[in-house]
Amino acid sequence: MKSFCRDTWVEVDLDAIRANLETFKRHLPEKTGIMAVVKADGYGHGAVHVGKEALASGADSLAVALLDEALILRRAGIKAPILVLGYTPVESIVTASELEVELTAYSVEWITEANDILQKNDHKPVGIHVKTDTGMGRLGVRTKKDLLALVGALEESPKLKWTGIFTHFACADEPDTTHVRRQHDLFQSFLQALREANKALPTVHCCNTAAAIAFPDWGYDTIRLGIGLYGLYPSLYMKERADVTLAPALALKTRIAHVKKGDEPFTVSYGATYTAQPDEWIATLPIGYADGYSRLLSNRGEVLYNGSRYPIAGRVCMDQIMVSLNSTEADVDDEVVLYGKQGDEEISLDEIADLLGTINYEVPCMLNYRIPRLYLRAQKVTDVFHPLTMK
Ligand SMILES: Cc1ncc(COP(=O)(O)O)cc1O
Repeated sequence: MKSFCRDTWVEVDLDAIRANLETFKRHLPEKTGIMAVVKADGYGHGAVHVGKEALASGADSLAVALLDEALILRRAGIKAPILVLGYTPVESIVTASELEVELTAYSVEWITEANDILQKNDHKPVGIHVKTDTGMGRLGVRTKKDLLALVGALEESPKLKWTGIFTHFACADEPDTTHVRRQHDLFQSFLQALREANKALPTVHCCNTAAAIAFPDWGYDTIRLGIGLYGLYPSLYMKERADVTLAPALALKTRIAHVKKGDEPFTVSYGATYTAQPDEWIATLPIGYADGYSRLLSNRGEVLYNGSRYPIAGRVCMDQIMVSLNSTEADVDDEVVLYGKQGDEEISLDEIADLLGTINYEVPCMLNYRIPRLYLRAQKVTDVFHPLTMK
């Protein structure tokens, strides 16, 4: 029995995930490891399946945004190191200890309170990656003085282990390298200040996908590979540089629920913004904005049917869309591709992002719990995970 009752699904090609990771392994210095970034449920691809595939393909560790995301990975049996990249309320330090998950810190007060909490009931120590803000303006210490004070506080905290130091680049995906080079120079000066203070450096990392592509020799001990793992480029500039060839891993597909045409013109969808002409076939597809298929694609997006492009007709509804097949007859249950390839045609996440006025990162992250994920190897479905009905 199929594990989902609506014929709309995401396909994640695990062979592509593996290939993309191996591409970056070849692109980077041999000493540089890979931390697979699987936050936001693996950028919408499924953190558990992508995380396991990345680790099996050579990644050394995983990174998430929230401690709750690390919990899901541990519950799935993943034992590899996991780093929480974002802010974690100090009250959650015990959970991090129990899950053996590393956290990010940049405040002496947080360090002191976290250590006190762990000492109170003799919890296991927690690994801490120190975050330096070299120009992202988000999280992290911003001066050498604060950095040395933070490392000093860690050294005085028996329940906290200094296991990493990192920074995050704001403009690594842009052709003008002024900002990213300034950030890297500052990061290097932070590392030098620590060396001069006789501090043994733990795991050092600074590269996201874009920096790993453009500056592989900045790989240090590991890189934090996000968007590139999923076969997407951080920007058009990065794609055009063509330093690495990536394979998109995600497709979004559905099956026709209804087809009709009329002898007279008729309007389609809310607001009656589209009028079908006599003998124009209109197909109804079971996906809508409540699935994360944006209403901004109303009367603008296209889908693939039989290897050709067809326009969305009318407004995207909460649960359904209509497309014009013009004079092409179709049958209920015929497959339609919303994101991905069909024949020689492709509707890429980049194309959808452009239509929505956003970046490709956001498009797969929008696909939510209502859409089952089918995992493929050698083009065959090997596993299904349906967030709506499975835990
Ligand atoms: C701190 C941090 N580090 C790394 C990433 C991954 O970036 P890409 O998806 O661009 O590789 C995200 C992030 O927030």
